[in-house]
Amino acid sequence: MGEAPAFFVDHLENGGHTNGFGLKSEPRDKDTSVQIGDRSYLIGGNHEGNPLFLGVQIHDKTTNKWCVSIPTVLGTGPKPCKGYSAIVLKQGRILVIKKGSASDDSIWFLEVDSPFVREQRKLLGKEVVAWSKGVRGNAEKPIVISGPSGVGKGTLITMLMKEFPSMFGFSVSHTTRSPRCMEKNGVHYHFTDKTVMEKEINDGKFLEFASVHGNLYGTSIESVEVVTDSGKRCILDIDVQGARSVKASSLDAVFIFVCPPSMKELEDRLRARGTETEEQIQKRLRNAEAEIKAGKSSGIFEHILYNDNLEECYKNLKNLLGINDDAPVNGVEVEGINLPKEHTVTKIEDKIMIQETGEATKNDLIVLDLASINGGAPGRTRGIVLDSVKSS
Ligand SMILES: Nc1nc2c(ncn2[C@@H]2O[C@H](COP(=O)(O)OP(=O)(O)O)[C@@H](O)[C@H]2O)c(=O)[nH]1
Ligand SMILES: Nc1ncnc2c1ncn2[C@@H]1O[C@H](COP(=O)(O)OP(=O)(O)O)[C@@H](O)[C@H]1O
Repeated sequence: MGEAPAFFVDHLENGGHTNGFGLKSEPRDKDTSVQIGDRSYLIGGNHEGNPLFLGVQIHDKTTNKWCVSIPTVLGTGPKPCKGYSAIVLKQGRILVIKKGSASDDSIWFLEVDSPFVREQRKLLGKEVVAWSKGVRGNAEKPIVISGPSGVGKGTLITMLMKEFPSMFGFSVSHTTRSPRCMEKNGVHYHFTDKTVMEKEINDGKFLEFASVHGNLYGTSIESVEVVTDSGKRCILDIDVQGARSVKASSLDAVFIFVCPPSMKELEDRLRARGTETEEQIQKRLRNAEAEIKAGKSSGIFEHILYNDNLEECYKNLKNLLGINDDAPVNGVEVEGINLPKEHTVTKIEDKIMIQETGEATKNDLIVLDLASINGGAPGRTRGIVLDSVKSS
């Protein structure tokens, strides 16, 4: 796919425009706007009056009007700062650099027409943009684990998180089912009300959701972001319908399906767990057959694990995740680079050159390499390489 032309617009054309949502003044110096096709995206101010969220507004050149409503903003965006640079990338993405910020908070991506945004726009029936934060280093793909109730998904995930606490983090789902006696709100699930959850789904806060065994379950975008922001690899324990939705989204994940050795063993495990009523056990067993069939044949899962002997299965899980005794288990250490407040930005193929300007310039060139980035909203844009090149 061809790359959109990259250029900056310091002030929008057609000054003196009005809009229906209270942009009271002209774009200020610290705001920036970027044009893609017939649309300009003004990045600046704050979102719906909230001083903690950077605002985005859309101006349509063909009608010379601002889009009537503020776009629904998905993902957690950057906090407003002293100024921004922006540049158009491939696939309806805008790279936004916060001026004068530390590297762990300076590189952001605003998706305005990416596959994820298009899908959400269709789903929600409204204008959508989505933020994702640029994360440096070779962060690895999230892991989606599915399988019938009682097969041992939770047990395997607990083992992994216990052995590698700094490497893996669990995406805490929302559910409308009641908590079991040992389950803690916010740790095992966010236990929630059906009407509240349905409203949040409607507001675009969920990466995926599904009705499972008669209850609503879903992964909020925030639950994935919380884990990735902590520098950990995110694990999602979700059903096959949810895995299908994630597969169709822009979240680039590893998909694992866990099978029981037999239906009889599955039933024994469910009973032995002692967390469900007889009626619930029957429902879960009925659903298990269809789930196993879908898990094996849907083409969603690139790995099928049989959980017969637990230790054996755990070892196989670690192997397919590339964890063996010799591999380092911690994330990549990345030292900080501050992005200069006054700078120019140039794009050459996959490289973004950030050159400090102004009197106090040290003439260091910062190079942002986009060649190995992956992921994107929802979640994080990962694998960014940032280097400081001393000028001779
Ligand atoms: N789609 C989707 N499924 C989920 C989510 N969270 C949990 N599930 C699935 O819902 C099913 C029931 O989960 P749960 O009530 O905890 O029962 P358990 O699997 O027997 O421990 C399991 O298949 C989970 O993988 C979610 O956020 N989204
Ligand atoms: N390989 C295994 N052999 C025997 N019991 C197991 C095995 N794996 C898990 N279990 C037990 O089966 C029950 C269900 O496991 P759990 O992790 O809760 O399943 P899930 O999260 O898939 O619903 C638990 O009591 C767990 O201790």
